[in-house]
Amino acid sequence: MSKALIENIHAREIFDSRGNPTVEVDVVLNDGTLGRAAVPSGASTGDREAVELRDGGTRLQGKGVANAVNNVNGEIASALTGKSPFNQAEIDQLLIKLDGTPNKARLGANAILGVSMAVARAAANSEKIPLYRYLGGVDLELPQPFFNVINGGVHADSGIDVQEFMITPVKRESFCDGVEKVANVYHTLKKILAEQGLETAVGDEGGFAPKLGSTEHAIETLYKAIETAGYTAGSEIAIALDPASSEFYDNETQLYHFEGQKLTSHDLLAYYENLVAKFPAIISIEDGFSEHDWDGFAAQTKAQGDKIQLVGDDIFVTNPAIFAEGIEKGVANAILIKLNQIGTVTESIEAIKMARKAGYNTMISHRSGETVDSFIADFAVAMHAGQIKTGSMARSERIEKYNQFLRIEEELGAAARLAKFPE
Ligand SMILES: O=C(O)[C@@H](CO)OP(=O)(O)O
Ligand SMILES: [Mg+2]
Repeated sequence: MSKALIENIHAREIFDSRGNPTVEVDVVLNDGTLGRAAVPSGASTGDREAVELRDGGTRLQGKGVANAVNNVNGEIASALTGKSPFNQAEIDQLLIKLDGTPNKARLGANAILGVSMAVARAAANSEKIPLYRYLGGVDLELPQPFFNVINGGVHADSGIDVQEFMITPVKRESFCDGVEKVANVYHTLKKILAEQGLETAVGDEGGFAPKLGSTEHAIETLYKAIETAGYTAGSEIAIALDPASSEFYDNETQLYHFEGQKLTSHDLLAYYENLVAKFPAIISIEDGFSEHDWDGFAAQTKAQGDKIQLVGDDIFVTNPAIFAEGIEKGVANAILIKLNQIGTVTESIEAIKMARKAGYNTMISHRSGETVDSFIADFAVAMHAGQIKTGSMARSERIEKYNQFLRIEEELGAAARLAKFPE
């Protein structure tokens, strides 16, 4: 192992795919190696996510990250200079302690995660091995990819309440083969929408944002695209949804404002049950219930948990302590992993390990505000996480992640292992 130590840490403000400021960190080692990482940012965020530090005030509409950048360049750089980059857990522990709050509110999860990821990259680069190998050793696996081809909710002005309509290739000979199949459906969907005079411009995650009116109509259109492209919906191309229902839940009345109706938790469950019965290609629903409706989520898990995957995003916020509670209460059967929800690489790994122990599936996720940093692609392979969602094709910051898997698949050659289709 290289003996290199951290010599310098420097952060700067860069801009994400929505034109909002975000943090980029350079970690330089005393052997001259550079590790660079950029932090993503969500729009439909969970209330209990680690705190993304924003400046407030009038500059950049209060969204500047000068404070987070200064925290990296000042306090964090002083604390980490001279330390070894090769013990990620120790570095992350130091960052957590230095911050001193339970939710990284003082230094900012954006400052802390940028450093955490850049340290891992610097260590991998210093050892002259790919990041996925540095983090994962020999137990590597390419995940099942979920492409978000229709955008709704707060990610687009399509007027559809469900935030994400994803497709995933069930049968695939390689990662590349799977991407090709999805590309066929994607282009066919574009043609179908254009023929109907619908919008083919894309939303925040690179999926189309047509005014299809309802969730059912969006799914019908997806079925049509899958079948017109020459595949069978369900057995060849499956569908996953992220309603991101915290966004349409009224905490006071405890009702879901969905497609012009006010639904109780019970009504919404009946809606999902009908939806899955009508469209059996749906294999996964994320955040079907609000982060403030644990009972609703648990009831769905009881009713649908043995038929489809139920993913907890806002409700768990990649937080091992909150997730432990969720496991105990029988909420969901899978967890979405977003590094910036918790703020360090090590804690994200902890959540994945916890999921594995409890028999929960794991899906690594991008944020709706992204950069071209493809850290999560390497991370998913290293953690053999099983699944990833990172948007769709028509936005470079999304396709960059999928392209990174293609590079990794090529590098691994015969050793490239594909994740089993999630059950
Ligand atoms: O809800 C989600 O799963 C994410 C990513 O798709 O969206 P955001 O980053 O806006 O929270
Ligand atoms: Mg989500």
